[in-house]
Amino acid sequence: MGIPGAVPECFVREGVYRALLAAARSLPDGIGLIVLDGWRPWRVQQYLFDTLHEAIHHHQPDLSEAELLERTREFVSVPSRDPLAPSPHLTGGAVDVTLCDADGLPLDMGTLFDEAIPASHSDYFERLETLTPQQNKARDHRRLLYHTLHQQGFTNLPSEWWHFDYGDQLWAYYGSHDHAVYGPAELDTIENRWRRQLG
Ligand SMILES: C[C@@H](N)C(=O)N[C@H](C)C(=O)O
Ligand SMILES: [Zn+2]
Repeated sequence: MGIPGAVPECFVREGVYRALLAAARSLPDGIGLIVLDGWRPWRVQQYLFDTLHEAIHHHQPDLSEAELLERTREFVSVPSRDPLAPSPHLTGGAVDVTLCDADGLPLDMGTLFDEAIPASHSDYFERLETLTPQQNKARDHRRLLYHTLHQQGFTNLPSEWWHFDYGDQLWAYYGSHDHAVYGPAELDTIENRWRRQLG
């Protein structure tokens, strides 16, 4: 999507990979799991944050800085490499996922991935009094995604139907775990390895 610094592969922690495999294998026949995003470099997190922050400011110039920050954080975490509070995707514990049919085509989830609108809230269709047949389908797809990942120990971010965490701080918070198990991670490139080894 033209994001500077983005990596073409989806990297996640091994524990996350194993849990995703178990989730995918537990889906009904003819339904698959698509991993849209996993580990993210800090530069990408910063770009996403700045881009959404600017877009919201452009759309609603009267918002105070605090309101703007709150609106941005609803859909993009604050970029942070702080080991005590890293952005979830920087840990390799956060994943963005959706469901697909037997041909690999994404199922209708009611919004597209990364739409920064209230309809992206995971429980959006649960709160509507009446649903069209299409909305009913989208709600059922969200339920299937949520329960399949929950079953394997993931937690969901309530503002995004596609975002799930395993072992990071959002997981600790929403899953009532004592603490996170994953901190910020870097790719194991030859450059990073030599830097680590040679100080
Ligand atoms: C940008 C979106 N796909 C996402 O991952 N949002 C969460 C809140 C994040 O940035 O951690
Ligand atoms: Zn995410």
